[in-house]
Amino acid sequence: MGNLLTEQAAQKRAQELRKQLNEWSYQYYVMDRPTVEDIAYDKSYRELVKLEKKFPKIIVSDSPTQRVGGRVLDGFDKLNHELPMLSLGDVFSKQELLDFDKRLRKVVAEDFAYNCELKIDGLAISLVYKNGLFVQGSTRGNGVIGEDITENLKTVKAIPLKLTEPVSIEVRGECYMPKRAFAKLNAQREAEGKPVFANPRNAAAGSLRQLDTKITARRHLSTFIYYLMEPEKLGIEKQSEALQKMSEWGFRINPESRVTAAATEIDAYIDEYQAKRIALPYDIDGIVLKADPFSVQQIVGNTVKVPRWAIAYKFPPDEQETIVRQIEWT
Ligand SMILES: NC(=O)c1c(N)nc(OC2CCCC2)nc1O[C@@H]1CCC[C@@H]1O
Repeated sequence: MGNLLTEQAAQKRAQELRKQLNEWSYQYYVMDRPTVEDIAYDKSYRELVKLEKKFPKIIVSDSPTQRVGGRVLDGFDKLNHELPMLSLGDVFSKQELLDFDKRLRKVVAEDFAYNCELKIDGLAISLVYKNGLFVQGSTRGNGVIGEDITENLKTVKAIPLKLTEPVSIEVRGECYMPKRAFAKLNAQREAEGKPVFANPRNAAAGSLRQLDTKITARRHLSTFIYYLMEPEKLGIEKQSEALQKMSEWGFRINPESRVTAAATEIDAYIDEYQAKRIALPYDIDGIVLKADPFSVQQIVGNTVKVPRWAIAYKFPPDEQETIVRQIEWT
């Protein structure tokens, strides 16, 4: 096409390429469903890079070319979380879990179900969107003050740069390094005589705190989003509905969540995932129980640090799992 190409034609072609590339990327990184050969992806990607290089004015914030990183930051700005990023109370036995359930039901007259979720062992992050575009990402920090790591989070392919609807929202979730990526990274660092990471959580934290965003982009980080801020403003009434809605907007949501009515179902959920834990492609350190209706969450509210409507049940440390990690994932 050479320089006969007008900027307008380039813009149109770039939009087609971005739509196709973002769809392929969504299937691969959010839905874990590879639909295209790398060669086809790379061919379209290279064409887009050439067009944007020739006509820089056509670049938009949700172009896949904006995910490769490239800046070396000299530090991370601090930022105040408008609403504090809460932590979770922990229990270590099923009996304590039953006590939590009894206590909560004593305060809450109405009957309610729990939303059970796996407790992903990564780094808590916050993502802010304005009119559907990703504008800011940060770490939890101490819950009130976090670090602005927007540039690094843009390189995480599971984080959408543009949502399917032009909503202005904040969501929170866990950024983590899959076990396979962790094993490969440590093998590579060992070969280079560099210190290895103790576990995927530390590897994810180290990768997100990289000042060179190109390094972050190579670390194969992913996310599970589990928290929608102020859902009542959107007429969403339950945690399970919020997860569904965030999935429709394009976020990567953990598929193992389950609404359970009775305590016995919670037992079954715990046993099921304690058994499945080793085979999951990501680290979990327990399960999280949340009152599903937001009306119930409103009744009991939060302490300064943790919600009164949720609890984390931590699995007993499983030394057998560490041995398996060495074998299975190298
Ligand atoms: N790690 C998790 O998978 C997880 C989860 N699935 N759900 C929550 O809900 C909390 C967040 C604020 C109120 C309830 N928290 C999680 O992790 C927390 C975040 C900060 C400390 C824990 O890691």
